[in-house]
Amino acid sequence: MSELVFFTGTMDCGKSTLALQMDHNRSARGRRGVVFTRDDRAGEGVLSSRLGLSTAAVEVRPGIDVHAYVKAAVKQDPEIDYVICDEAQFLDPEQVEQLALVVDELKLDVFAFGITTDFRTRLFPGSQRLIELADRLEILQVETVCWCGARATHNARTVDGEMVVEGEQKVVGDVGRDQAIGYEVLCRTHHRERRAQVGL
Ligand SMILES: Nc1ncnc2c1ncn2[C@@H]1O[C@H](COP(=O)(O)OP(=O)(O)O)[C@@H](O)[C@H]1O
Ligand SMILES: Cc1cn([C@H]2C[C@H](O)[C@@H](COP(=O)(O)O)O2)c(=O)[nH]c1=O
Repeated sequence: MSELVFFTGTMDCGKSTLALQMDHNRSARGRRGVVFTRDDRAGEGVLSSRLGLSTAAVEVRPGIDVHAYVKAAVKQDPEIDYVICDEAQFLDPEQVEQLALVVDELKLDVFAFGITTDFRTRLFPGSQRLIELADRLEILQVETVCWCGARATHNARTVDGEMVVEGEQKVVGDVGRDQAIGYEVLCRTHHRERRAQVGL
């Protein structure tokens, strides 16, 4: 039975690494898949992990019909039997619905990877639709850790080193403070208290 699975966790918990591993393990056994991403830090058309691995991917630009794309790909190559989509929080809700249609109509497994909430603790529209539609949610096993030692559950944004709670929902970036806009994972308490590490 094919399914839509949403693998989620904070930033930096290993989602892209797992996506690359799942693609590798399947393709090593001769299975074929379509790999999608949207606005990876490493640039367009690439799925990258902080461990240094990366693979070519189809960039899901706004408005692209991912179901139509996969249907055409399967027509060309009927051996395709899975779809991977990284940075799925950035998908349009309609594109998530199209991924569900890939499962239901084309009978392929779809593995989506992404964060659920933004720096304000609000759901990304794409993640909301995934939570609504996925057959299964998988929280990644590798825990990220707040500066206090507790499990990190939330993503914070820093601007010039200071934690902020207002701004555009989407700003592509990395964890760390050596950039104008950076991110840090925190436990809920320290996110609520707006105590990123720099504020100690
Ligand atoms: N130098 C390192 N040594 C060991 N593990 C590392 C190192 N750098 C990064 N990692 C691992 O990579 C993870 C981030 O992987 P990545 O797939 O890029 O995360 P995500 O896609 O969830 O943001 C970190 O949580 C950590 O486990
Ligand atoms: C919290 C938050 C994150 N983002 C961006 C920053 C990164 O480009 C991605 C997350 O990538 P990762 O592989 O999970 O580290 O999302 C954003 O645009 N807005 C936010 O609030």
